[in-house]
Amino acid sequence: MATTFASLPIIDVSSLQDQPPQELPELSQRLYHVFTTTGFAYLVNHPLSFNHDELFAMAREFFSLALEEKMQLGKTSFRPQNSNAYRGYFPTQPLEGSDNLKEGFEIGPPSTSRTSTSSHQINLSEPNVWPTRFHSRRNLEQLYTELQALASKLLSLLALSLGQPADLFDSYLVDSLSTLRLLHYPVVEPSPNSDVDSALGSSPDSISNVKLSCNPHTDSGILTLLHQDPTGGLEVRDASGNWIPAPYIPGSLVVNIGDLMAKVSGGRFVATMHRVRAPQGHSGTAGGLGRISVPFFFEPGERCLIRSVNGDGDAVVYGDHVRAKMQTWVEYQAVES
Ligand SMILES: O=C(O)CCC(=O)C(=O)O
Ligand SMILES: [Fe+2]
Repeated sequence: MATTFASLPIIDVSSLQDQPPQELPELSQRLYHVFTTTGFAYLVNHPLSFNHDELFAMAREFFSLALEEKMQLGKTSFRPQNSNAYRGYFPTQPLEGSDNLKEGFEIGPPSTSRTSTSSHQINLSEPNVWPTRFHSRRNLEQLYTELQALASKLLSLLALSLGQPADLFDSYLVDSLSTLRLLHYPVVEPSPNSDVDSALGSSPDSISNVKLSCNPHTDSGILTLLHQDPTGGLEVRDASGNWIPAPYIPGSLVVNIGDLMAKVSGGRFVATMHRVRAPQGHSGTAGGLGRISVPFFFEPGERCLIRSVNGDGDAVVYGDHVRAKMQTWVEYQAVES
């Protein structure tokens, strides 16, 4: 059950390096406790081979490209002559909603050998697009592969924690459509009515006037693994509606449950609402350029059937679920389905 909390729990996952999930009942129970209460946690001592400096350098290499070069990779909703609709670049959209000021670049599985047989307009299995000269490509592909492996270990632990076999969610890995997203939130000028300068979390949204760069939302899929730079701004909503800061912790990854996994768990896991405050001009690794974050959304394959472990509720085909959700995402609203 969702609870109130003052900070996010920190989970040491060093045992994942050398032990199979079946031999980690304590870690499995710890994850169960966290995902049934806060729905959000920090993971430390994780097995990824890239440190934060290396990782944010990859994102900075992308965002420091000229806008024209980034727009070459624009999703078709922003650059109609392009065929990529699901992968690629989306620019900041200042007029679309000032609480969503961010640009992003998304990649799917590194392998581009699969082609879709879908008749839908948006091909969820479309290949990645890349800048012409881009040193970080191989590293980002490697990061994707490592995050996918980490997410699949976490899923085994979650299956065990729900009293199920460790391989219960293996079908999610078949043609998985996970997305690695580079995000840049540019610095926003404080407006006279907003409390952009406040570093603290705040009380329920109805009485706050906070300048945001990412609106309150829950993630729609299974599991998110997020790298954030030291700029700060991520806040997580507890059961009383208070916004709790989730500041940068060196070396950590933030993990949270998405709507589908909450459903799969029969409502036991919590998909917790979160938001990002607009960055100010004077902090962050980007030298005052704003916030950089790198979420990885673990997602099943397009045809994967998702159902509750309790056997109740309707089963959902993942591709149908994601297409329905897309209509509410700011970076897809210009796309017709
Ligand atoms: O930038 C962040 O820290 C959060 C991003 C996020 O919540 C998302 O992209 O779903
Ligand atoms: Fe999110």
